[in-house]
Amino acid sequence: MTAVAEVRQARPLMPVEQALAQLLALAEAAPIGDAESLPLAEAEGRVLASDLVASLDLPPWPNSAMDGYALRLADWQGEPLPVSQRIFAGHAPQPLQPGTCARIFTGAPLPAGADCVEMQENTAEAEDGRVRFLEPLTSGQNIRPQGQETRKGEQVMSAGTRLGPIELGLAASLGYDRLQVVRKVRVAVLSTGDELVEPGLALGPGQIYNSNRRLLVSWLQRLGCDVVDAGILPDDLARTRACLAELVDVDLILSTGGVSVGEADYLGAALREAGELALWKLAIKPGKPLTFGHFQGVPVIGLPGNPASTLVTFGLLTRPYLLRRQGVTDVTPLRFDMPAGFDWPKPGTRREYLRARIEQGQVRIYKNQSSGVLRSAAWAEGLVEVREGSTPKQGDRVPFIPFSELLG
Ligand SMILES: Nc1nc2c(c(=O)[nH]1)N[C@H]1C(S)=C(S)[C@@H](COP(=O)(O)OP(=O)(O)OC[C@H]3O[C@@H](n4cnc5c(N)ncnc54)[C@H](O)[C@@H]3O)O[C@H]1N2
Ligand code: MOO
Ligand SMILES: [Mg+2]
Repeated sequence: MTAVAEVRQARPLMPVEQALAQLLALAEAAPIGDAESLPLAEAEGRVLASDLVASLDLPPWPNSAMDGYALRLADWQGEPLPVSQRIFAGHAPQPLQPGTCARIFTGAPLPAGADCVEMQENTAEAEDGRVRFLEPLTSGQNIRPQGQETRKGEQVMSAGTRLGPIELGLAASLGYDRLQVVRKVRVAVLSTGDELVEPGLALGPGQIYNSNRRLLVSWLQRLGCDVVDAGILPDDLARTRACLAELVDVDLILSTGGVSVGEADYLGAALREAGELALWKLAIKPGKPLTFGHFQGVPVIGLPGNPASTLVTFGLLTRPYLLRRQGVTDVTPLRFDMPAGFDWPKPGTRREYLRARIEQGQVRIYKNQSSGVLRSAAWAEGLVEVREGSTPKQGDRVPFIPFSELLG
C-alpha cells in the first residue's frame, strides 16, 4: 500500500492514556544522561540530577520559637526569676545560670541548661527587674529542637525533583550554593506551512502569522529547555526531509502542522519513509493527528497545526515527555473536580479538552471551541476534560486542569 493510500485508511484512534504511556516509555528509553553543576541562582526550572542529602542538622541547635524568656523548669517554684543574660538571634549564649532566666528572641540559640521558653505576653515585670511567669509552664514548650526539620545524612530531595522557588529555598537552608542538575533538553522548534509569516512582516494573499512558534518557544523556555529555532518550513516533502536531516544534534524535533491527511501534510510522510512512525492519531480533541516518530534516530513530535491543538497536545503529552526525559517521575498535572456550568449533550468519540474558566465556582467554557481559535485559551484559565461518550450536564462534576499546572 502506498503511503497516501495508507493514510486515507480509517484507523482506530489511540486512547490518550495509552499514547501518554507510550510517550513516557519512549522518554525513559532516551534519558538525558548528562548533568552539570549550577549555582542556585541559575537552577530554577531545572531537574535535580542526584539525590540531595542534608549535610547538617536543621535547625543546627535548639532555639527559641518566641520572643520571651528561657528557663529551666525545675528552677521555677512560682516565684519571679532574675534575668541573667539577653540572647539575640545570631549570637552565642552563655550556659544558663541556675535559678535565673534568660531574655531570648525568636531564632536565638537556647542556652545550655534551659528546657522551656515562655512568650513575653504571658509574663509580667516584678520587683528588681525579675520576671513573673503568669501561666503554667511545660518542659520543651516554645523550643525548636535540633534536627527537628532534618537530620544530617537524611535525603531531603530525590533525583528527578524539579527545582522551583521552594526547592531552591530548601537547598539554601541546608547550605548548598550549587546543585547537580540534568543538562538542558535541546529542542528544535519547526513551524511547517506555506501560509506562515512571522509577526512584523506584511501578510500576502492566503498568509497568516506564525503563532505556534512564539507559543512553543516561550513555553519551552519556561520548562528550562534549550530552544533551537528551526524557522518556517514550506510544505514540500524534499525540503521536509532535508530540514529534518539537518537537525541531528538535538534531543527532540518539535514541529507544528503537516501531520494530518492533506496533500500538503508532509511530516508524517517523511517519518513514515524513514520507517519510524511510532504514534499517530489519538482519541483527543483538539489534537487528533499528533505524531511521534524518529528521523535518523532523533525523536520527532509533530503537533497538529491548529493553535489550540498545538497548545493541548504540548501541555498534555509533550510536556510530560520532556520532563520524563529529564528523570521527573511526577509528570501528571493536578485535576480538580468542579461543577460544570454548561451542558454537553453530544457524546464524543475523542477525549475533549475544552478551554474553560472558573466563574462563581463553576466551570464555564468558551463559546467557540474550534481548534483554530487561540483566543479561547487566552480567555480561559485551564482545560476541562470531557471523556469519550460522556455528556456532562450543568452541576455535574468535571475535571478541570488549571493552565498553571501545565505552563511551568
Ligand atoms: N480530511 C481530514 N482533514 C483534517 C483532519 C482529518 O481527520 N481529516 N483532521 C483535522 C484536524 S483534527 C486537525 S487538528 C488538522 C491538523 O492539521 P495539520 O497538523 O496537518 O496542520 P496544517 O494542516 O498544516 O494546519 C492546520 C491549521 O493550522 C494552521 N497553522 C499551522 N501552523 C500554524 C502556525 N505555526 N501558526 C498558526 N497557525 C498555524 C494552518 O494554517 C491551518 O489552518 O487537520 C484537520 N484536517
Ligand atoms: O483534533 Mo483537531 O486538533 O480538533 O482540530
Ligand atoms: Mg494539514
